[in-house]
Amino acid sequence: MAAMFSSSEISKTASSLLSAYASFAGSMMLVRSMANELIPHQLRSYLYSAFRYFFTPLSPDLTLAIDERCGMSKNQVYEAAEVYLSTRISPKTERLKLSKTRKQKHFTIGLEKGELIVDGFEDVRLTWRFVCTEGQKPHGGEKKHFELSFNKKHKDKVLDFYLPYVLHKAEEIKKQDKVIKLYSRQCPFSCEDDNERRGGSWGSIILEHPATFDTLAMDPALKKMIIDDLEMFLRRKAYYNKVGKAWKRGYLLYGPPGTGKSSLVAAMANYLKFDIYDLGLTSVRSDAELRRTLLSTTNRSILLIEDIDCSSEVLERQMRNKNKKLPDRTGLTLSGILNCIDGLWSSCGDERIIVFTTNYKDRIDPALLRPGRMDLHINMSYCTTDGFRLLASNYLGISSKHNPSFAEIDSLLNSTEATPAEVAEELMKSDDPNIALQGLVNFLKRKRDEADNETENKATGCGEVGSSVRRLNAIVSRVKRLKTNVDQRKIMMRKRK
Ligand SMILES: Nc1ncnc2c1ncn2[C@@H]1O[C@H](COP(=O)(O)OP(=O)(O)OP(=O)(O)O)[C@@H](O)[C@H]1O
Ligand SMILES: [Mg+2]
Repeated sequence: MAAMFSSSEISKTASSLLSAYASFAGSMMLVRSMANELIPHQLRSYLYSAFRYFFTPLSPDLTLAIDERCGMSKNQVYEAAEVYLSTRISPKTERLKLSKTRKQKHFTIGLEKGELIVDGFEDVRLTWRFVCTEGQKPHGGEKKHFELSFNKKHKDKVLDFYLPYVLHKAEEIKKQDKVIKLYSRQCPFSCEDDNERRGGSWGSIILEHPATFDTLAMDPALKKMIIDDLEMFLRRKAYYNKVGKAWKRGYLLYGPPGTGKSSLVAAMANYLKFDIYDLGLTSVRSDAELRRTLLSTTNRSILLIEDIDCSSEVLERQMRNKNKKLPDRTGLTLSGILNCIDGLWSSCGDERIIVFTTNYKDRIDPALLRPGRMDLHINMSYCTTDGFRLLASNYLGISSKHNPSFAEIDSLLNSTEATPAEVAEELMKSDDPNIALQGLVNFLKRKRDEADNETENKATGCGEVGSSVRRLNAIVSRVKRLKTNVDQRKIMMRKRK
């Protein structure tokens, strides 16, 4: 047949075919671009997926997409998968993420984007894939999810047995190698961007705070009471359920700077193995943001709001400035925030502790002090003689036995207000216990003299009555301190009996 055509005819036919194809392709492009203009984006993607559905052969597999978040909260299955899969690395996996901090016992292994892990459960073969995609505007950021694929006939087994098994295993693994995390919304080491933080998520670092109840210098009876309270709280899941109360506990820690409020929170976290969410209220710009932020905290955690007296002022000022132009100001107020926390707290999450700290209990919004709001008010006081003994043993490894300085320091501590932070600082100044103790004696004497001078200076400016009142006040405050010590001793002695 080919011999019946001359070569010029063949080339003519070929070129006319080519030009016909070119005009077809051109018109297809035109149709496509018209379709792009005329058909809305959502309808177009629906049509594309419908085409894909009809022209792709039916697969025997089912794939479950497990997103990082469920709405505003974290997806428990996603979190469990992350932990569980780190122990299921198969020989086929090509890229992994590896990290370890000083406090961790083992390496943390995570999947890289697109990597696969094959797992087995009884007779079911399961494939996990880690997927990262660009998030949608305006918040952007990465959207992460796992895809879990298996044969459709095993759907019930996977949902009823395999996934609960993954959740359970993840809990076990987390308990074994629990590293306590400190979450913050202004965390300088966080990899999350500002947009994500605004959306309510937290950056975290590993909490390396060494404070424990053993290293805390505070009234021993008070310390024991706090530990007992925490333990009772942990034991009482069924009780909280029975009485219809949310399984939560609130503490207000108050006392001067350097008396160990933040150290106590770290000690609580280390004791309970709970993460800390450090919520700077000044970084929250609206009720909605606060709600998102609180909803993205996890169970078995401490929500910490430091310097609550200052937060309230700053918040109000911030909102006043922001809403200057509005005649009717509806800003964030502390009581509004507390109501929001109360509301959310009674409706979601378990095993949560909330801690407020303040240097000035008397400046706090009365809403916070309302009965029933905080379960315990804990006074972190100046260094007592018991506190000093604990610090001396921790910092210098010495006890009061055969050490004449102890009696002098005891008497100075009973008449001077020194914080545990100040005492600790003095004790750290030398490795030689005698030099360090002498340094502390000198420091306490200086403090006592300064306080006496100040009282006298104030008194000289007033009349005779004023001066006597001030002297009397100084004596009363010293007697009060002595009484606190005697009370503590009585409690201890009663306990010993
Ligand atoms: N009760 C304490 N026992 C042992 N060490 C303490 C105690 N209080 C303070 N310190 C030491 O002083 C440092 C500062 O204490 P911390 O930050 O806990 O005080 P704070 O009460 O939270 O102060 P602020 O009100 O300024 O936040 C601690 O890191 C610790 O070394
Ligand atoms: Mg503090």
